[in-house]
Amino acid sequence: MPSLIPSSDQPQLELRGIRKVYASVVANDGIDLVVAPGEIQAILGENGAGKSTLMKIIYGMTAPTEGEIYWRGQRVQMSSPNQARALGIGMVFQHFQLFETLTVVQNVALALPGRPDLDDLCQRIHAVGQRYGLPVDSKRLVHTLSVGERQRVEIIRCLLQNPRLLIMDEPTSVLTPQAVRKLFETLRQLADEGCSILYISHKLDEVQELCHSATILRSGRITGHCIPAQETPASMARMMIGKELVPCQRPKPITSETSEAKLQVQALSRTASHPFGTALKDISFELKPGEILGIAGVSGNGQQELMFALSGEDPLPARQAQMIRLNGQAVAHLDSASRHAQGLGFVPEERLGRGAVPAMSLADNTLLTAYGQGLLKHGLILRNAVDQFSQCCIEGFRVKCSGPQAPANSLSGGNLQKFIVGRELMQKPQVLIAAQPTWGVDVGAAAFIRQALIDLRNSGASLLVVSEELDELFEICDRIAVIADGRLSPVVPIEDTDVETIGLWMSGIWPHEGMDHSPEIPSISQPASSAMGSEVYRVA
Ligand SMILES: Nc1ncnc2c1ncn2[C@@H]1O[C@H](COP(=O)(O)OP(=O)(O)OP(=O)(O)O)[C@@H](O)[C@H]1O
Repeated sequence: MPSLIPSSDQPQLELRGIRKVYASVVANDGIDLVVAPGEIQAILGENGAGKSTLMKIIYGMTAPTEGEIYWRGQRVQMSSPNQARALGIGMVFQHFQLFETLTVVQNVALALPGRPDLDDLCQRIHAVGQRYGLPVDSKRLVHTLSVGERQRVEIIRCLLQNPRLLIMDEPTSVLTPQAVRKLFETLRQLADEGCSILYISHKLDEVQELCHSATILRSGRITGHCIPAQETPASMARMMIGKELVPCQRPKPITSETSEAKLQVQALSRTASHPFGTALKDISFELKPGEILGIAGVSGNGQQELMFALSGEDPLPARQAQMIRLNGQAVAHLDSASRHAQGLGFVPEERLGRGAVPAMSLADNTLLTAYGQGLLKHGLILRNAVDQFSQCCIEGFRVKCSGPQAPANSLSGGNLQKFIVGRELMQKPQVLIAAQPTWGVDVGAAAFIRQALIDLRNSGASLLVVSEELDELFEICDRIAVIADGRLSPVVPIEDTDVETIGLWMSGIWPHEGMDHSPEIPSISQPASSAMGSEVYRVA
């Protein structure tokens, strides 16, 4: 249980009457908030409740329409992130703020005052990474990093600024359980040293474990406060969404051994496309109709490469076309549009940039993948049909936004995720590949998306779900496998395994073919790839 909030007369931060109005939305309305030194305070709320907007106001990225900010007793106009950083405020963003064409060390240098010596900075990055269990290679270009690795860079960049207030907007959404544990140790240590932490998360068990206090937002207003240690995740969820959560209903598998696989992957191998990528090694599995196969693993172990190979973003040479078969047809050499035309849907892990074009409206983003749903005629766009499709998606998936013309980047993270998942599900793909489908989505909406995935499976479709959330995989999948260092473990029925076993497999240790699934092995060889806070080994 988190220790008591250290008492102090003077708050570290105080907000009075903060209001933020966008063209069509009141994102924050009359927010009063007090954060004590050393306090870890959670900010809870549904997608679109106004959490990120409030944090951006504190960090000087967004100007409030009304209201006052006091920093250690002094009124301040927070006019830019530079000013916030100079005061000692650091922020880890939900949507990473990194320059993809620069290296890790260059990105970190940009956030520090003056012109730090890059060699010296590499050493400091290494030291912080070692100390807090966040290993990262400073010389790598950011675009070659997985989402989990980018998140490490964000966290390290903040820690190097020695913050007095740390704002963390869903910092653990793509971290492994071990990395989360390490991070929490770090955060508790920082709090003990007097650093205050504002912590946004939809993972209520983590909030309960870490936070001294919690403030609940609904529709831009504060609707309550609680002490998470005195609550349960279910009671906090109720406070957030105003009703009870309904658990997912997953009927027994409807697939049979004799049904023909919809997706077959046979001995898929691929060299890494860049020096820091992961090569795919002899991956084989198949997806039957009416089943969900989950792939667990530590981010950066080949998930991205596998997704690119399966979706068609990174097609293989024609002579290897047979490595991936969709409905019996060899497709490994085809691009994503051709695979899409054959019934493949794809929800990528990066919602901004890959899942949606940020500056385009939701309607135009609909067209990117749903053009085959009667939205075009003789090559011309049927605008009414596009708007209707988008509106159905907005209503069906409870996306909070001003309508089909809202730019994708004006939606809160969770709402955009619901839109992207909804757009793909509405097309009723025969095979759906989804990476981190509930990343950043609130508990109510996550349950809704999981049920929608199960419903698609019940209709006879085949789903491949790649997620770092083991609980999620165990809730929705029929079978599960692990990817580590570009290799795939045996695929096992979900009822024949458990979280501990899969957790162990995630470190690259699993039984050989023909053995039972109890991993008594291991004779461990060299480290296979860096994982969060622990080495990954593979079986010799
Ligand atoms: N730049 C913007 N332009 C217009 N509306 C915006 C903009 N940024 C945020 N909003 C709107 O303000 C509201 C609050 O969004 P915010 O991102 O603060 O929510 P959130 O609680 O952080 O949600 P999530 O949990 O999904 O990240 C939403 O309705 C969102 O669509």
